[in-house]
Amino acid sequence: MTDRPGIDVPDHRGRTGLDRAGLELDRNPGVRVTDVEVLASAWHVLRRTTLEYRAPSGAWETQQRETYDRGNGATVLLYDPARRTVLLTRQFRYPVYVNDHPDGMLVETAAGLLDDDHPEAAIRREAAEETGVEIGEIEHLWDVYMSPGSVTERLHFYAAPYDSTARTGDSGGLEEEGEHIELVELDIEEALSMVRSGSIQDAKTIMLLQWAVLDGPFRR
Ligand SMILES: Nc1nc2c(ncn2[C@@H]2O[C@H](COP(=O)(O)OP(=O)(O)O[C@H]3O[C@H](CO)[C@@H](O)[C@H](O)[C@@H]3O)[C@@H](O)[C@H]2O)c(=O)[nH]1
Ligand SMILES: [Mg+2]
Repeated sequence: MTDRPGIDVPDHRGRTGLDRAGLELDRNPGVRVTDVEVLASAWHVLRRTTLEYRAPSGAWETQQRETYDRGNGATVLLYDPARRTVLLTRQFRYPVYVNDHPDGMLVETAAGLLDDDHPEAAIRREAAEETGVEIGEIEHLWDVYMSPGSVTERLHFYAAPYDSTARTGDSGGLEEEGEHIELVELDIEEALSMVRSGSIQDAKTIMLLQWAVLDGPFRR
């Protein structure tokens, strides 16, 4: 048998056993995972899983589901309560460009993948890398699934005040990873009007801006 990277031998990220994820699941007595195939393992992992699902009638049916596993992520709304501003990022996102966005330049809250860190540690790191802000006090909001039909990712949401006078520059990101991030500081009302007009089209960002006026620092 040939050595298959990510399955029998480490892939470029040191991963093995990618074809076993899910076989151990026993929390739901109405679900039995019977087979896992790795369809692609490159930057992230695409799997096809075969499972038996007990339908409401009691009959067991076979289903196949593809999942895209990119690990989990975290995001933070940075807000300045005194100036009533939020600090967002703007960067090129190819997946949205290929799906009808005019230029792929998306306005988003700072966010990143956990890379094995605790979510709060990860978002402190990402906020510093992407915006130059060193977060002090931080509030945890929720941990939610953003695309539950196909993407496994759970996104951890936070909010934190920032001091707009202490910012270090107008751009961020890791150049070596091809990340080029512009900073966009907006009045909260302007940010909300950009949601209404469709200039902000990122789900996590919309959720956090609406939280800020419903339940957060700019509660009305
Ligand atoms: N070579 C290569 N690099 C990639 C690939 N995909 C992503 N990258 C690089 O890896 C970086 C990952 O940056 P992070 O800041 O850790 O993640 P993110 O892309 O900002 O993701 C965050 O936002 C997403 C969109 O809202 C979230 O889905 C995700 O959970 C996370 O919060 C990207 O900016 C990009 O440079 C790929 O397929 N190939
Ligand atoms: Mg990011």
